[in-house]
Amino acid sequence: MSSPITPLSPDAIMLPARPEPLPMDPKTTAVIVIDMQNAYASPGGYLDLAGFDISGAAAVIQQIKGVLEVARGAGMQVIYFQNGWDDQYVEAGGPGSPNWWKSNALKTMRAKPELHGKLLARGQWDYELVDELTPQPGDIRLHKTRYSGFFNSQLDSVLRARGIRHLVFVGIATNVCVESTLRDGFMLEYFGTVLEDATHQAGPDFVQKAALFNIESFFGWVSTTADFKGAFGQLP
Ligand SMILES: NC(=O)N/C=C\C(=O)O
Repeated sequence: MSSPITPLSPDAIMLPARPEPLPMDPKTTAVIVIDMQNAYASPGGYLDLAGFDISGAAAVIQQIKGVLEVARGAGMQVIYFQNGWDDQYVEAGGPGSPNWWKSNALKTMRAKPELHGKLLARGQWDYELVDELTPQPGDIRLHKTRYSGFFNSQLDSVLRARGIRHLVFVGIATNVCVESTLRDGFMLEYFGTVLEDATHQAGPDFVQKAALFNIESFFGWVSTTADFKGAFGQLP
């Protein structure tokens, strides 16, 4: 095990994590809920229609519900992201954008023109957050048009204005938007932690393991919902 991390705050609480426990002050911590939209977590949403296995998403929704209750009770800021574009897909970019070529949502709609206008478009069911994870008063909702929540979004200013240094990640997909946002956060000096059982991958099981390995080894920390609730669930 490497050296213990020096707490940033005298009020820090130790969160059990890999590769080492991480001291975290709830006042300077935000839970970042990545893209818990019908697109990524509901049967008939984009990932499902594009052929990805979303059978684990229902369990992740329940885990996130529990995490958010504890986070709000501990005084942490909750920030929800929604991923997608305007209803004309201008923000998705045209053939001059790599996004146009790589986005599986755009590819699926090109293959099935009857879906055009439905996937990841603001105003559509696919774009909405799942009913079980409706934001509560005090939560912040942000939008993004690419995989990283830091790119072309208000996230960095929202966090800096609140003195937030720690980001706890939950949501879908571990290997795409969770990892992209955590990596960019690392470059911007945020401490990023993933709760592994409150995330789900897009792709085979090995990509979940690979993403968690990368995060634990290079970019941040990996913990669990049970350890998060154990650390922050008892606070007044
Ligand atoms: N939310 C995500 O991780 N998204 C992954 C793929 C996509 O949006 O096409």
